[in-house]
Amino acid sequence: MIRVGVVTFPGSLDDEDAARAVRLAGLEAVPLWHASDSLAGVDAVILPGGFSYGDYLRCGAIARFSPVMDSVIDAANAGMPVLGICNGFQVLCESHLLPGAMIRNAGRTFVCKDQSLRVEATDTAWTNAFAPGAEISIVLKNGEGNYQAAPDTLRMLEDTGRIVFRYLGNPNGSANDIAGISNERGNVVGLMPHPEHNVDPLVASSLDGLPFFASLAAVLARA
Ligand SMILES: NC(=O)CC[C@H](N)C(=O)O
Repeated sequence: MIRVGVVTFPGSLDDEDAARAVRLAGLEAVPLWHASDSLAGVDAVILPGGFSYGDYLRCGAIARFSPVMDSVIDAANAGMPVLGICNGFQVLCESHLLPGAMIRNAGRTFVCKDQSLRVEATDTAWTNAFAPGAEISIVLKNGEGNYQAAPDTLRMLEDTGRIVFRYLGNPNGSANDIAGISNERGNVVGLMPHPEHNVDPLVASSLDGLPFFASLAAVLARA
């Protein structure tokens, strides 16, 4: 059985939802505690949403120094699929696994809504089950979701096809409408919206989160 580690930091909120989405895709969810220095032999890792360390300093800035992150960084650099959702995306940027940084939303309010996105890249471990250019709607809920990077970094992301999701109707001021990006190899993806909240018809207005986890299952089944 394919095993997907879901990290819990102090202040994580959506680790249980991420684990549930993993199970719905027919994969095994393995809890990984932030203070552990082992990845327990998992095949992929999810850094979930939430408020790690109370969002002190900057969102994700302290979680990046949790012992488990040393192992996550090594595994990601060796090609393991890693998905950072919202606070997890912030941790990936703070870890320098992904470039750029998140600042406070334009308007300086916490935004919580269903958000339309366009899937711009389907050659990643987490988006291969989408049709190129697919328009999807998933939950967005954060205070620091305004993605910014230096002009040459933005140009590099554009030129190399590493912008994975773009907002349709920019909710927070993100540069180039960026909602999610990948690393060069496409195994590491971070996005601000929450696919793990869009997997169950009982509570979600769309099931557009399911292909993220189906994409991972497909990639690992081929490996
Ligand atoms: N939902 C989340 O993961 C929120 C991330 C972070 N705490 C923020 O408000 O930006």
